Parts: sequence; structure tokens; C-alpha cells
Amino acid sequence: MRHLVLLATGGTVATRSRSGGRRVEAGAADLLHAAERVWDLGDLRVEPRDAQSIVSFAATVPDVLTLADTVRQASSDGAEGIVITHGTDTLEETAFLLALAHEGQTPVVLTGAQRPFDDPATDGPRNVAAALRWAAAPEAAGTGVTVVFADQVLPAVGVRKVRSLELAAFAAPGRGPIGHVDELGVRAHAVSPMAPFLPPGLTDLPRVDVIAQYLGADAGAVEAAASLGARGLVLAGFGAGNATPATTRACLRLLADGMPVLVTSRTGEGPVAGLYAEGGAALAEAGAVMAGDLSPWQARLLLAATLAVESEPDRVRTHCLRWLRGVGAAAG
Ligand SMILES: NC(=O)C[C@H](N)C(=O)O
Repeated sequence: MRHLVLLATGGTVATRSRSGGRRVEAGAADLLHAAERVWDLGDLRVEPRDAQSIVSFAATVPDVLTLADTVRQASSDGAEGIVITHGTDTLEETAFLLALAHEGQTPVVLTGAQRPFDDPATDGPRNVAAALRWAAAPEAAGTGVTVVFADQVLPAVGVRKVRSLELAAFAAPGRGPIGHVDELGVRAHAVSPMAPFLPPGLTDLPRVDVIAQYLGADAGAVEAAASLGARGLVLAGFGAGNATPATTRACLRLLADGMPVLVTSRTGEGPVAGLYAEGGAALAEAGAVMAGDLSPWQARLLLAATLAVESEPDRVRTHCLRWLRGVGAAAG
């Protein structure tokens, strides 16, 4: 009988509707009971554990680093699969950070819900049942951190919340789904990439700010980030990775001073490249890292995690590039 751990952290999947708005009230045991009513999980031994009890828009990097340690503990306690229930708002960031920390073959699977626990048509129990099924499947071994939602299995790297209220809330554009779990059972299509490097015991990560690009954006956000002590910047750039002339100039100044800059796209799908003079090409030429198809939010965590293990600018750059190539996000 497979031994799984179900770690509850909160999120809509665990909320009930109250007068002031939704509140996290259901724990891991409640979520497990509800999942057992969807599919017979009798061939699994699932141990419910309450890790946190928050909505995910209130979660912090230290919360996720603590969760990474909880996952390590569950794994060393002998869990053969770990399912984490989580709010959907920042699930893509938690999944990514856990992937940077996760080693070994034990599958770690995140799931959640778009509708509350007490909604008569809630999607939570089916998502949790599917996540447990996937975590127990031999196909999941070695796939690292994945997200199971609305019958799809998605890789941690590249996963994004793409719909605010619809049940199929997540996608991994250009990368997934890597499997499905439904009435037919578990079907795996490919294996998620994994390149962990985050050491245990970290309690926080260095500050990295995301700089949004929009029509006529000036240098203010870049300058503010630097003066607030950011150790690195991520540009949520236009198109294939461009920024306004003012933003580009401000970034070039910081790059010259040794501040690492990662470039992403605000479009939602596809890689970035240094194509335009005085835009992405100028940034790339000055040493900015084109962060492949990563979202600004996942690129921010890649840079922050890198800064936790490297400080010299060239080494930070090389480390990010190697990692991006390793997961197929950047051109080799
Ligand atoms: N569907 C959800 O879980 C959204 C919720 N606000 C959360 O992230 O906790």
C-alpha cells in the first residue's frame, strides 16, 4: 500500500463562505474525506498533515521555504508521494521554489480549487483525489514538482494561473500538460525537468523586484527598486523582451554596476531574445539574462534563489543561464 502525505496550507480549497468573505477553515483531514468521496482511494495510505492555514495571496517567501523543509521532512519520514493543497493565486511561485529545492524521486504535487470547500459544486475534492492518484502512480516518480488541476498534470517550471475564476485555472504554455488524471486513470505524456539547487535551512531570499513595462514607462520603478535595496531586477518586458528607452538606459547603468537583470515577457507565452537595438539587444549585450519562457514571477524566484547561493555578478549570470538551459527554457 503506497504511503502518501497530504499537506494542507489553506487556499480556496479549504475555505468556507462567511459574511466578511471566504475564510480558511477546512484542514487536511477534511480535504481527504471529501476526496475519498470522489474516487475510491482505498489502496492508498494517506496521512493528513496541517502545515499552514492561509490564503495564498498572503504567503511569503519565508513561508514557502518553511514548506520546503516540511516537504523534506515528510520525504525523510518515508512518504512515497506528497500532495500539497494550496491557494491558486501564488501556487505557481510556490511550485517553482519547491522545484528549486526538491531532490530525489518522491513526487511532490500541488493542487487547490477555484471554488470553496462549502460550494455545492466545488472542484476541490476531485482535484485533491486526482493529485493523490498522480502522486501514487509509478509514472509520477522522478517528475519532481508538478501541479494537478482540472484533470491536467502540469510541470512546476512554466506553470501559470491563466484564468481567474474558471475551473481550468492553470496552464503551462508551450510545456504542458505532461499528463492527465481522470475517470480513465493516470496517463503520463512526458517527464517534468528538475534542476534543484536551493540548499535546506534558508529562511528568506535576497530582494529581487519585478519591473513592469507599459506604454511610456519611465526609469522610476528601476531607480526605486535600486534605492530600496533590490539585489537584482526582473523586467516584465514587452513582446520578446524589450523595455522602453528610459527603462533600458536605467538597467544598463545598474548592469554596469554589477546588478543582475533577468528579462522576461509580459505576453504570457514564448521565449524572450535580444533582438532590438536599444531594447532587448542592448540589454543582452550589457549582460542581462534572457530568461527563456519563464514568467516574471518565476524568473524573480530563480534570480533570488541564485543570489542566495552566488554573489559575484558573472557567476550569478552563468548560474541562471545554466539552469535555464538545463530546463530547456533558454537556447543552448
Ligand atoms: N482559488 C484560490 O485558491 C484563490 C485564493 N485567493 C488563494 O490563493 O488562496
